[in-house]
Amino acid sequence: MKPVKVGLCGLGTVGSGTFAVLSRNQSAISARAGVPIEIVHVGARRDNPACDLAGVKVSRDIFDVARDPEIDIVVELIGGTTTARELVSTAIANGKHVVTANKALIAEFGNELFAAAQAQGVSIAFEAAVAGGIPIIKALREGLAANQIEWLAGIINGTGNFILTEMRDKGRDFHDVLKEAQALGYAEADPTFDVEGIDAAHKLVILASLAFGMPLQFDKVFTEGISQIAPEDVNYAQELGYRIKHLGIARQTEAGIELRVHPTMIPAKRLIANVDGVMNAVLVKGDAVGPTLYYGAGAGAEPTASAVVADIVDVARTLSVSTSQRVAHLGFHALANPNPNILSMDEVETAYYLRLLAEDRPGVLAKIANILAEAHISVEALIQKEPINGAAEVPLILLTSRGRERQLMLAIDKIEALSEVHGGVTHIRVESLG
Ligand SMILES: NC(=O)C1=CN([C@@H]2O[C@H](COP(=O)(O)OP(=O)(O)OC[C@H]3O[C@@H](n4cnc5c(N)ncnc54)[C@H](O)[C@@H]3O)[C@@H](O)[C@H]2O)C=CC1
Ligand SMILES: N[C@@H](CC=O)C(=O)O
Ligand code: NA
Repeated sequence: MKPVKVGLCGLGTVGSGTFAVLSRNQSAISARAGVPIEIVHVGARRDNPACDLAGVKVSRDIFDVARDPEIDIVVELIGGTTTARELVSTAIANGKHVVTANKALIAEFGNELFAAAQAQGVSIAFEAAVAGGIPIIKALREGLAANQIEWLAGIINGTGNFILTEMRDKGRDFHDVLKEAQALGYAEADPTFDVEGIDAAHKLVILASLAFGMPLQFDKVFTEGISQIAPEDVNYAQELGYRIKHLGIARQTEAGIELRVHPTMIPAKRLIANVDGVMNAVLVKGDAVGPTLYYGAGAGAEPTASAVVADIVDVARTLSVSTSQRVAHLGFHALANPNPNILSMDEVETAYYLRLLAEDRPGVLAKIANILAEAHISVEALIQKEPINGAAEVPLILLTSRGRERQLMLAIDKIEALSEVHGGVTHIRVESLG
């Protein structure tokens, strides 16, 4: 049987992992695909000693791979959005199917690339782009096809979850743990993408488009990272029976669609609150199936390669199938929601954890509660700590009811303006995920 010929561009963490997995498990993988799968051409700036390229054509110019008439599938694992966009466009123009792990590329340029692929009758597969080895794209696009997806919430950045876990469990320094995540191959080329939530926003946009049948809209995601999380908030969250996780949340509401990435306090008893280290998890609520949870390694060479190779198998199986018979890129052959109303963060409703320093005098708490009540937000739980080092003020920790973000921000301004309140008010959004 004529083998399916793969051209692999990029021999870094994921590229070398893909080469290793395909070589090691070649016969089982080909048996699953129903056709032999061979890497016949590699595009890489330099050789990688971990990959034995004997018998494989090697080009220093990756565009040679995209134009190679022998190749059926181009696998883009170089990262970034400039050269990668050109490479994928060139591959499509040359009639190649594409497999990529590049969430930045899909989130920012997916709409145009999918249209180009559709016009050429080829597919772009991107399972590795979200939550590494977890088959979440397949689950949303195929496994949950019967459902209206109501919401999804995920820990979708392995580096960030690894950092938060090491800091909480071992009291390690943020920058030390980030260095370790880089050494382990988890982090993006620019690790601020991991730490400031950009990578999670890329992934959330992809998940939301698959869930709600809408075009990719990266510029509409509200994004906050993990760099501002204070160790005392991690401890107070624990005291209150919660954990702080960096979540991507997409929710369909009557008012519109929420798309937000930020640190979130969630009840410690939830399974997702106990997802630690580089592991990712995505909780998806469908109207028919109810809540479902997907768990696995979110980053790293072989877990990510697992998803890349699964895509190669999927594409290899459907090489001769027409576009209309393949699973659509975003799961819908005609988008269910072509012009969605994406809510601004001001319009989002959630509960809050607030921490502030206030003078320990009668009436102060009442003033704070009144300001919140004017914003239609009530205090559900309160902890008053002992003064720190004999200071005149005490830390106050409040858990509030759900309220509109805009109202909460106005209330925080008023609380900060009280003479009895010293410094700023820290706020963390709280979700029950029930
Ligand atoms: N590392 C991980 O755990 C995961 C990474 N990804 C994505 O996979 C992609 C690759 O990531 P990594 O393997 O971690 O990056 P990496 O930096 O380890 O590998 C990228 C490789 O591409 C090569 N490259 C870049 N531009 C090139 C060019 N113009 N010509 C030839 N070679 C070029 C680099 O020299 C490097 O060897 C990125 O899009 C990343 O976001 C996705 C999921 C997990
Ligand atoms: N840098 C990313 C890699 C996988 O997508 C992460 O840490 O999750
Ligand atoms: Na995945």
